[in-house]
Amino acid sequence: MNHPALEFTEVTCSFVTPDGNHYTAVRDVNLTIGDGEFVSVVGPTGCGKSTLLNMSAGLLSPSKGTVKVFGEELTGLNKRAGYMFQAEALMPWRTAIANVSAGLQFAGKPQNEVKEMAEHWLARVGLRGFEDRYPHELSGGMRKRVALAQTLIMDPDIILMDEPFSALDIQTRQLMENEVLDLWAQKKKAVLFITHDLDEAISISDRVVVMSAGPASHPIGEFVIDIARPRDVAEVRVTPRFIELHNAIWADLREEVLKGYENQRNKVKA
Ligand SMILES: Nc1ncnc2c1ncn2[C@@H]1O[C@H](COP(=O)(O)OP(=O)(O)OP(=O)(O)O)[C@@H](O)[C@H]1O
Repeated sequence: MNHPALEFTEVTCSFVTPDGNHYTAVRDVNLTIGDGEFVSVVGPTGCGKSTLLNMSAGLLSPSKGTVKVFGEELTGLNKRAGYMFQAEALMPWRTAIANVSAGLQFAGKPQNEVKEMAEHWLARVGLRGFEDRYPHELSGGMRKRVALAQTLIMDPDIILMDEPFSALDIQTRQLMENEVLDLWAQKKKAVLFITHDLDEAISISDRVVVMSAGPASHPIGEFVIDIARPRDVAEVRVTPRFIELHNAIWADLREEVLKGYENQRNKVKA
C-alpha cells in the first residue's frame, strides 16, 4: 500500500508564552499530502501555517497527535524533506556553487561528484555563469534560485516551502513559480507550500487547504484545483475556472481573514 508523504492525525501544537500561559496555535489537525502531490495551505496571519510546516520538518513536535512520513511516525528531523523558507538561507561567505554544494559536502559525497551536481543544478535554475558570485552579488530572484537549487540537489521526497517568494516582485515571483512547477513536473515530489497569496496557491497547487483563524486553528476547507497542467501561473489566473475557484475559496477564507485581523488588533490593544 502506498503511504501518503505526510499525514497529520489529530495534531495539536501549543506553546508556552513569555507570560507563562499556554497558547494553542493549531488543534486537532487532520491533513494528508499524497506522494507527489502539490498542496498549498492558506489562512489568515498567525493561524499556524508555519507551525504546521515546522512540524512537518520535525523542527517542532506536536503536543498531541501524530505526524507520519511515508507511514512512519516522525521523531526528530524529517530526513526525507528539504526546506525553503521566506528568510534568506544562503551562507553569505560562500559563493553560489559553494552554497549549492553544501548539503552534499556535509553528507560526505566525493568532491568531484558534488561539483558536477552543483554545476548541473545551478544551470537548471538558470544560473550558469554565476557559480562564483557571492549572495550579495546576486539579485533577490537569483538568490532564491540558488536556494531552490540548494534544496533540490538533495533530491528530497518532500519539499517544504514557507512563503519562499513573498519578498520578490510580482514578475520575478511568477517566473520562480513557473520554474518550481517545471522542476516539480519532472520529479513529482510531494510539496507542502505555505502562502498568504490565494492566487499563488491556486495557480500552482493540486489542492488548497484553508485554515481557520487562530487560536486553535484547523483546516476548514479543501479545494481540488482541477486546472489542467502544465500551467503558466500568469496565464491560468485569467481563466474562468481559476476565477470560479478563487471565488469559492475566498468565500471560506474571507471570514477567517477578518477574524484573524480582529484577533491581531485585540492583541495589540491588550
Ligand atoms: N515558539 C513560539 N512560542 C509562542 N508562540 C508561538 C511560537 N511560534 C508560534 N507562535 C504563535 O503561534 C501562532 C501561529 O504562528 P505561525 O507562525 O505558525 O502562524 P502563520 O500562520 O505562519 O503566521 P503568518 O501568516 O503571519 O506567517 C501565532 O499566534 C504565533 O504567535
